[in-house]
Amino acid sequence: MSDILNKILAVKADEVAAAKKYRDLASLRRDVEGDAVLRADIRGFEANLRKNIAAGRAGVIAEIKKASPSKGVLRPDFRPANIAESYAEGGASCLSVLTDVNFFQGSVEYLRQARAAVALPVIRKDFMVDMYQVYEARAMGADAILLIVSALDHGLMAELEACAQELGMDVLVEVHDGDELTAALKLKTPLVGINNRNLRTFDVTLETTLGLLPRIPAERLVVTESGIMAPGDVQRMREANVHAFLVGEAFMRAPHPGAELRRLFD
Ligand SMILES: O=C(O)c1ccccc1NCC(=O)[C@H](O)[C@H](O)COP(=O)(O)O
Repeated sequence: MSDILNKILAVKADEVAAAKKYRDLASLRRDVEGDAVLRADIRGFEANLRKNIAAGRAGVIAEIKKASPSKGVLRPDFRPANIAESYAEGGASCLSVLTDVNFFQGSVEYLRQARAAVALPVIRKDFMVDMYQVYEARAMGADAILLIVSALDHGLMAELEACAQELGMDVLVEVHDGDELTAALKLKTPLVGINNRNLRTFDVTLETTLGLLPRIPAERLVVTESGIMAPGDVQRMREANVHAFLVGEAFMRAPHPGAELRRLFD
């Protein structure tokens, strides 16, 4: 596991411990499970990806992130609701919103603002290490969560998946190598993200997706993540039969993120 991932995970454990002091799991769980409005307000994350792909388009998960550990600040003038609207106009299937504060300058409020601005499903992009965060995700309106295989042992990962699915959320499980893929395929979720970024070195290569692809059963939906920067990258993936994408930096650096989405994917 990379130093940065270790640091992030240590901070996450502290954050969860602090949040539980303010409100314990039982109370959060009661609020989430007892909220009829929240229960009804869930948008199909996987369904939207599949709908666009079935129509012959790419399924684009458009990311809203101000900064990242590898690239620093990507978008100083950061307005999540405006970005979400631009993405919706540009043809995104789903949104990914960073809620991590310390490493990505994200926020729970950014997820709420982005989701309120559009009708698209939203994934909470954070580092999940505890059941508490899954309930938090639903409480803030998230329609899906990310599980990073390199950050979790299998037992906990399966528990987090089950909890998310019981709450009606979809799960995107993220891998970077063959061992992680073996673990990911033991989960129920059909959404398998292949991160082209090595979180140890921050090197990015699309070969990561192309190399793992033959091992993924047809019923799973592969999402290629990170390093999609140009129309040629999209074309290369689509020629390899990869039709779902998670893209952040290329959009965040563009003056009009939705226009950049169209430029890459149309
Ligand atoms: O991007 C980082 O620096 C990073 C560091 C540590 C853990 C995760 C990290 N990135 C998260 C992501 O995977 C990307 O935000 C996502 O795949 C989009 O990638 P990109 O299109 O290259 O911004």
